[in-house]
Amino acid sequence: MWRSCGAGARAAVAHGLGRAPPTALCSVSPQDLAVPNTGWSAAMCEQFQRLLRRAADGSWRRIPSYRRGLDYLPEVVQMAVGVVTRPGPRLFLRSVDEEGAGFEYAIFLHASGHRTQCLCQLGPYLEGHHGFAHGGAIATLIDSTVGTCALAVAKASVMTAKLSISYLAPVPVGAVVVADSRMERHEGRKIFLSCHVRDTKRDTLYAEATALFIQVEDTKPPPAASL
Ligand SMILES: CCCCC/C=C\C/C=C\C/C=C\C/C=C\CCCC(=O)SCCNC(=O)CCNC(=O)[C@H](O)C(C)(C)COP(=O)(O)OP(=O)(O)OC[C@H]1O[C@@H](n2cnc3c(N)ncnc32)[C@H](O)[C@@H]1OP(=O)(O)O
Repeated sequence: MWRSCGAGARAAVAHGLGRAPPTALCSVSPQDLAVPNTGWSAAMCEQFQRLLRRAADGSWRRIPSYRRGLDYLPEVVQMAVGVVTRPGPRLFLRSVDEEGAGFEYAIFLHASGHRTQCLCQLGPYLEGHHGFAHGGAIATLIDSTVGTCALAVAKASVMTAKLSISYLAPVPVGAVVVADSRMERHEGRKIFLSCHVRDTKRDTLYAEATALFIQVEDTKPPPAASL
């Protein structure tokens, strides 16, 4: 079903945008997963290349993406919590190992630090109704896109306090969508954001959302969370 991307995309990432995280974060460099793999469709690869080209002038930046939370956004997270010695939490969106089966995505951060765009391909394990993505998967995509934006705004840990989504059109499984999020207001610890999920041609608005994130102290795992 999926066509793999050419070597060009990998090379573009390897030479510049796919920055390795600071070595202080872990003993073995985690693998950056926000790059093309064999599960990416031709449409996903094409849009990724387009966003990389747009990022070339510095107005946007691709955010490296790993399987564990604290390996993420190394600059931003390290600013917030200092050098990290323990492994971060597993990230829900990266929990499916099979390439192309779950969420395939790359998030781009605008130079303002107040806007994120997530290019995402929703794989067959995310099916709800026959042939369409589960609403919870769309919510996860939105939460992560606005959450990353809130994290960049706060430069500290944040938690979703409120997420309101209007589902306007079903998203076909395998579709490539763009979730576009921006900060609307920042009041003390409260960060208000909006998000729109569209197809890559911007013909269809699949969902729109508003969210409230609250800046918190670095979250500690509860005692039972040792699995
Ligand atoms: C997002 C990044 C997470 C960080 C991870 C780090 C590294 C990983 C990096 C990157 C990963 C990439 C992307 C992120 C991916 C996914 C994001 C997932 C995020 C989540 O999946 S997260 C889980 C779901 N989330 C919860 O599990 C929250 C449960 N909840 C609580 O833990 C508390 O409830 C909390 C902390 C929210 C607030 O508690 P609190 O004690 O700190 O603050 P307090 O209650 O005093 O409220 C202060 C002011 O906010 C107002 N306020 C509060 N809640 C409100 C509401 N619901 N509606 C309207 N206003 C509200 C109050 O009215 C007051 O307003 P005012 O100051 O004006 O009076």
